[in-house]
Amino acid sequence: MTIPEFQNTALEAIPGIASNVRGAFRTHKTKTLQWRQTQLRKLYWAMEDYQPQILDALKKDLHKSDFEALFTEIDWIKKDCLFMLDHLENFMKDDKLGSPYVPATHSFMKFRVQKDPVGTVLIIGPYNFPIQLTLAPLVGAISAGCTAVIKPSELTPACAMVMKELIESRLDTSAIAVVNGGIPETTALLNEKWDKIFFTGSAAVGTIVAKKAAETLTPVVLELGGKNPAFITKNANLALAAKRLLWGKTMNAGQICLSHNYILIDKDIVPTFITHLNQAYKDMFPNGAKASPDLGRIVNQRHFQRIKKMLDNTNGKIVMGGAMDESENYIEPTAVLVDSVDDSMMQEESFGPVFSIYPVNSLDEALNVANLVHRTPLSLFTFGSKAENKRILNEMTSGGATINDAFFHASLNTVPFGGVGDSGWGAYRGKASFDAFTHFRTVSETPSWAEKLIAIRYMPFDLSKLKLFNRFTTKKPNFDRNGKVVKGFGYWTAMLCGLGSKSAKGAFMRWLVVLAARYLYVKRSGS
Ligand SMILES: NC(=O)c1ccc[n+]([C@@H]2O[C@H](COP(=O)([O-])OP(=O)(O)OC[C@H]3O[C@@H](n4cnc5c(N)ncnc54)[C@H](O)[C@@H]3O)[C@@H](O)[C@H]2O)c1
Ligand SMILES: CC1=C(/C=C/C(C)=C/C=C/C(C)=C/C=C/C=C(C)/C=C/C=C(C)/C=C/C=C(\C)C=O)C(C)(C)CCC1
Repeated sequence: MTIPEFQNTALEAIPGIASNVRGAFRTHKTKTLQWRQTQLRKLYWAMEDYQPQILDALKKDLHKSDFEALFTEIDWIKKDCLFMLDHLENFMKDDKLGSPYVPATHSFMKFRVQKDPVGTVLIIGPYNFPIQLTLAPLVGAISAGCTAVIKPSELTPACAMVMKELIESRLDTSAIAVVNGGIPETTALLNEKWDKIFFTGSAAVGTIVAKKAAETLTPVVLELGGKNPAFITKNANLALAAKRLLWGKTMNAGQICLSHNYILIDKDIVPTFITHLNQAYKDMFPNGAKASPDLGRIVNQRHFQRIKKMLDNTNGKIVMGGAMDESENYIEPTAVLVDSVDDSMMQEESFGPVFSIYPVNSLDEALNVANLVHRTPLSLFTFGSKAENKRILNEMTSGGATINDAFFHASLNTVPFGGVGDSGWGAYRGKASFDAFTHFRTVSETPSWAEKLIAIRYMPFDLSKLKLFNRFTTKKPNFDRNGKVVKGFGYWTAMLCGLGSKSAKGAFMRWLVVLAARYLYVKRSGS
């Protein structure tokens, strides 16, 4: 059960690999339900059978504990396969279109939306959840009937090699291929023509991918990062907020696109919060974080140095943690109390177990700071009263949000996940994974017998016929030029007939009550 040494795919082989999967799409075999189901079933069992190698690879690459490896990577993909297998037939069905989208005049044209695979796709993965974030998009691509090339991150070489072996030994390699390598190999892949590119990684590389894709008008899904804020007000349960936010920075050693970069907290409660934070740390790591078998390590020296630099450059005060050991890329979960938005701990994406605490005078100030630091982060977290949480969600945009916890909104493989603005384009997971690789093709079919009925469209035109057509098909507005609803004859007639109810169901119920009352009255008067 040895994991092979990492090996780049030969650059000169890449055009051939891309061409093969493109050719496989043109055979149309991947469009059948049976092909998709078989691949998903095979992937499920490959995840099961390769579990020891994957656990080993995740340990080698990221020092990931078996608990996290199973919870967020292996079992995640197995659940993805099972979810898709349960719902695929349903997802693939045409949506038949009727009222209110298709008026009666078009009803015999059988309007429907057909779910077509977009074609041949390129999936580029990141290093932090190397298995989940590379194979989950693949589950979406297979489900949609696409052929695909995946390019795992070279920063997690053991995982990349296990994925290559797993896919090549178990899946249909004419339609699904793995290319391993770094920048040259990814650049060679980007030089090929794809029908869609699904990229997970940094905004900097996302920009390179989007620019390259734009040259050939190739659509892209971008799953990027963000400087994610957490808001804590005086109405929060501080002990719980501390514990949950610490969890968000310890899973995968904080190397999570979704985890908080900084905490905006009412200045009066800062000392109590810091006490709770340190207590939560002690409870989680009774023998210190370094000794914990559960805490991962930073992926490599470069990222270790990047996070260290954030701490070296801060003018803030470390109020929890602060230790590090370069020899094993260990960084202790660390909180830094800062007093400036320009501080390195506020300005850079942490993507590690470190975060800042920024005291504010009010929620107004917190919202101003958050919008200044990053207007469209991937996620945000709120710990406050119901009204405060609602206000934050209303006044701050983000890809997703969790109320009263760290990134729990992204803890399910079945609900849509994605960024907004510069934290990402598009979403996936659950049905959204199928949709991400599907083209929704509207199809209609004009029956020959209807020719006379629809002849109005042909030249020479006849305006009087258009008027007649509009009389049947065009609704009159129920609003005036100032945007106000006009309560005309139709409105009052409907209200009268509906006994004051605005809906047909309400009107029916009201008439039922009136008729029942009338019936009882008549019955009583008669007896
Ligand atoms: N939104 C999400 O789902 C999500 C998930 C994980 C990570 N991220 C983000 O990803 C970043 C960390 O991950 P990473 O370091 O693996 O990202 P990265 O952008 O460095 O690398 C991602 C992929 O792009 C390739 N790549 C790197 N440089 C390239 C170049 N110049 N040209 C072409 N391809 C290139 C890599 O080989 C890798 O496969 C963080 O910013 C994090 O927020 C986002
Ligand atoms: C309620 C019943 C039970 C108990 C249920 C329990 C204990 C449920 C607990 C659920 C928890 C704690 C789930 C936590 C999940 C968190 C996850 C999976 C986080 C995932 C994060 C990910 C994948 C991050 C991704 C990062 C990305 C994309 C970017 O980098 C029972 C079962 C006891 C009995 C019935 C009732």
